Amino acid sequence: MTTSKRGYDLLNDPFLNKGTAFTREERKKYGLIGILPPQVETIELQDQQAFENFCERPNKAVQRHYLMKLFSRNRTLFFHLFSHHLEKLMPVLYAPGVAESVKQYSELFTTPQNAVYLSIDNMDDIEESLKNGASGRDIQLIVVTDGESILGIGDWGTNGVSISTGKILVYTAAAGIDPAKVLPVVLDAGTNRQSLIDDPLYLGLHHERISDGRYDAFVDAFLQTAEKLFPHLYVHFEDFGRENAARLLERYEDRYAVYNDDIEGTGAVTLAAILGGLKASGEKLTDQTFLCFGAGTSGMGIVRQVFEEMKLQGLSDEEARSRFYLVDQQGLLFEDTEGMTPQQKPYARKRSEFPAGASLDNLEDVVKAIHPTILVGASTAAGAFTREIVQEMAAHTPRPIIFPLSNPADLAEASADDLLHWTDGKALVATGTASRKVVYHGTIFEIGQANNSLVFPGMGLAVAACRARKVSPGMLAAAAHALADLVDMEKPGASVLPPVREMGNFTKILAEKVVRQAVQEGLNGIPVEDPKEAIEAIQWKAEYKEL
Ligand SMILES: NC(=O)c1ccc[n+]([C@@H]2O[C@H](COP(=O)([O-])OP(=O)(O)OC[C@H]3O[C@@H](n4cnc5c(N)ncnc54)[C@H](O)[C@@H]3O)[C@@H](O)[C@H]2O)c1
Ligand SMILES: O=C(O)C[C@H](O)C(=O)O
Ligand SMILES: [Mn+2]
Repeated sequence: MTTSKRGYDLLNDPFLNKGTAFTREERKKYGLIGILPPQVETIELQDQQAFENFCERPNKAVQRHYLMKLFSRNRTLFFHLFSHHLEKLMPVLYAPGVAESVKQYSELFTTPQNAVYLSIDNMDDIEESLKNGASGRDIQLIVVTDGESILGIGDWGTNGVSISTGKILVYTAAAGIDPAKVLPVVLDAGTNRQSLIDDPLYLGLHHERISDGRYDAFVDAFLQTAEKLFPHLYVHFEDFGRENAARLLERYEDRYAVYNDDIEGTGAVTLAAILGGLKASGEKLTDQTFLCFGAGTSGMGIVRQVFEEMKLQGLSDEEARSRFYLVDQQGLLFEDTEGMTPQQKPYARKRSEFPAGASLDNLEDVVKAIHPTILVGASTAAGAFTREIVQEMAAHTPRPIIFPLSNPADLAEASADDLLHWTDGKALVATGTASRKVVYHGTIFEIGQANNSLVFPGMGLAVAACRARKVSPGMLAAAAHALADLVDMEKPGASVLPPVREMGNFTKILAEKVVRQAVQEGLNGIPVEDPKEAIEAIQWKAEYKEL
């Protein structure tokens, strides 16, 4: 590899910069003599120095700032560091640290970190903006948000771009997606957070969210332009609002290679965690009674995935549907409940199933009435899984599966610690945000992180390796089974999911199974002889290339 860049131009190019690792020969050849300290370092030594610096920073916000400065300066070293310290850096660069970054984005803004900002007020700029962002690179992955429903913290407009940049970093660190082939994007259609509109420092559009036909035209113009410019594109949608997420996925899923992480990634990782839990209890999926608390974008993504799996395991449509109960703001959803989403309606219950007059407008009454064996929370209602509710559930099932998935941690429906203490260590628990181990009566409980980050990097790797034309239900099921197959529930206190620290390994295993499934369904855009080789062939490594 050679470059025409020299001196500071080379040091300022994060894709080419090696800092103190430029060799003596390279320094001579590229005008770097005298503008770097004399010692030539290895990337391992640079990594050690950077990691020590990172550890010395006092809190997540400052740590993130330090890491993102490194990202802007030297991408190879940044990803070397991130991929070697995934478990420590994920909470800083990804959730929950990303939530703070979103809230303070405009106040702390220093550099755009290679993101592309599209505005509903200037739709004519879309093509030019994407070209400028790509600056000649062959973009194969876009993570896009419109900032309306960031984790559980709501509408943050353009500030939401940090979720796009955060997720895209994980693709490279956990799956080896080439950082030169990715582009984080934010679609600014306004914001309904008045405090942002009123804040002179807010960097997005200072008006309310536009939700008429212009919104759809905006998303459409973005996707069509991106698809035209980048022929091998895979588009990951993140944190769109409840009115749009599923609707947009349905609109585009047969036309383009698109993926909605909140719906599909969360569905797959939660199914995996349930399958892991059932390994411990020895029960069958088809015997379970599933209560979804917070039946929005991700809640319904989970329901869809588990429903499909029950059918694969032999239940009819009707039998499978009868296993699900949805509780949202209105309480248990009945056929005559007002304000249901199109995704909720098929799972609404009949009033005649319950004694006359039963209101069932709160979670506790519903748990008493239906005796769920699986309780999943994606509601943003902090603390909603109370001791009474959890103990009522545990009174009717030996190993209750309870997943409080709302992020960040302060919005979780319960803590892992409380769930295990309230159920005498019986609950099979996974949480959306990373949890500490729980020690109860001498057993150490490892808590799985049911976060879509266990799925999206491997799914992206699989799509890239076989140029998949779409993400099919079969590919999502393959991803879920790949994760579930990796857990060993023999040991008391074992986690229902593989640990984040092993992501680099299991992502490849997951990708391999997904590629096999894609090939079986004829969805591969290029011939694949050996899935493992196809995956290894496209993985980028955080190593310096000789210049
Ligand atoms: N662990 C993961 O991988 C993961 C993935 C996606 C979303 N999430 C989390 O799930 C939560 C929801 O995200 P979403 O994208 O589905 O949002 P959403 O707005 O689409 O859905 C939330 C649903 O909860 C309902 N709700 C709100 N308050 C409630 C209450 N008090 N009682 C009952 N229902 C209530 C809403 O009406 C809505 O239907 C967020 O905290 C998010 O961080 C976690
Ligand atoms: O971002 C995460 O941590 C998971 C998920 O996509 C969410 O919206 O909470
Ligand atoms: Mn999300």
